[in-house]
Amino acid sequence: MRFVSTRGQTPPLGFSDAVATGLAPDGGLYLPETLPQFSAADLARFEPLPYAELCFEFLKLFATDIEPSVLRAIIAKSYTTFSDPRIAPIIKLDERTSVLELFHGPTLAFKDFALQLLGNLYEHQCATRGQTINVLGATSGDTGSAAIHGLLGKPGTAIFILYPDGRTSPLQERQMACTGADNVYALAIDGSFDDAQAALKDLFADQDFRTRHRLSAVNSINLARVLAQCVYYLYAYLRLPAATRAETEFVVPTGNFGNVLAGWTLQKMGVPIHSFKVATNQNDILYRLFTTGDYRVSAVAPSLAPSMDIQVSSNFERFLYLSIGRDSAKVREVMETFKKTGGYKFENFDRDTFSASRCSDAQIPSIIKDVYQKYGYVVDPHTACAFADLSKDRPSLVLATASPAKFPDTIISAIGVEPKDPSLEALKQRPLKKHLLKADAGAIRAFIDANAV
Ligand SMILES: Cc1ncc(COP(=O)(O)O)c(C=O)c1O
Ligand SMILES: N[C@@H](CCOP(=O)(O)O)C(=O)O
Repeated sequence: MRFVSTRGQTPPLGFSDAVATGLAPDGGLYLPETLPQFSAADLARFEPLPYAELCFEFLKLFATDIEPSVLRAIIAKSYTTFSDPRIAPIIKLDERTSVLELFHGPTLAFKDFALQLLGNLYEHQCATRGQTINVLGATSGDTGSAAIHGLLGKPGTAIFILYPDGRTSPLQERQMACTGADNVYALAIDGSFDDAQAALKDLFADQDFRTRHRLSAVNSINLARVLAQCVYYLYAYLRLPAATRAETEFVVPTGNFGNVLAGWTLQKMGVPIHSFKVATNQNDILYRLFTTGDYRVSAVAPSLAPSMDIQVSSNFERFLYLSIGRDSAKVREVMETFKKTGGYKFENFDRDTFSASRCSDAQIPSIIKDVYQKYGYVVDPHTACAFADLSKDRPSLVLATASPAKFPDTIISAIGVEPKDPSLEALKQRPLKKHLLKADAGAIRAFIDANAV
């Protein structure tokens, strides 16, 4: 299988090279040259498989340059770190509402699904190519800690994570800055997640810099992130009751659009998921896009769901490319106009099977309280956003993207109960090691030049 850039100005790559490259040299994002199609018979064959086996059956269609027995071992190892043997359990709240819990990995957020795997793929790459790598990521809270925990203790790697200083939850920051590991650099920048992501893209656009340091990406610009995330949609779809499976809407707390893009891509491979709801917090650019066709950036407003405090959603570009028939020239035009003017108005915008909802900051605590009172179930502030406007016409499967234990202050203020997790309690005693930097590619480049392996 080969992977092409959404901007169409760079040669296709095989899986391992596309994963190692992250952002395509022309500034685009990699996608499979063709999407495999699953038949009803394929789905029936997949249905009984445990998570890691299902993941292998799916990824072997894409990672065709990794020997199958090696790939199977990498995948098996990646999901042994999850605390629930079901990996992604579905919890039924009532006849119309269920929750897909995606927070049983080591850092208690859905990012672990792809980043445990990516860490092991990078380890394999270092071993087979005999090279060190430097990994660079930008985070609004969860990607950073999951990426760090995917690479902890992996020889030949260093990891640099940019995050907006003071805008993650204190425990999210501790997960990044209290590991004590020598190869981990938590870089607190004076700006928003969008500023961090823009600086990161500038650094990946500097071909000399990225080649010099063998720079790899852990954000959902990396194609391995999206492919690995497709698997829990497939797993969940196959575990929904047969009677409601075809009718169920997947409701996805959304920021950088990587999570819901993975589900939608799987649907394009023939898995008949009915529809998706893009659930934003008060940073509602995607809500506005899917309700009006106007994709227009405004200032990021810090919220109680900080990991979704994003305006410029990387993976929108992948959606655009696939939904307009892989027209790279049009993608380039839209992305250039958006970069220059901060907006793009689509005439006849094709929403496909998406709908959207948004959730104000004032609603978040009251939703957490309502869900708790109605079902005795505690949702984190991001998952709460997904409950803002569930469909009245069909069953909903809400993706629970993080554990409430990562956001104790908001949960205590909503329901007076402190959610705890032993891994987070242990972090409270550890010293914090972070580096304060300007949200500027030059300053970050100098830091990486001085500390890269
Ligand atoms: C807990 C949580 N929920 C939702 C999101 C939004 O996911 P995505 O950026 O893939 O849209 C994030 C950040 O990515 C997150 O950390
Ligand atoms: N919400 C994310 C932001 C980065 O998104 P990614 O999916 O592109 O890594 C975070 O928690 O960091």
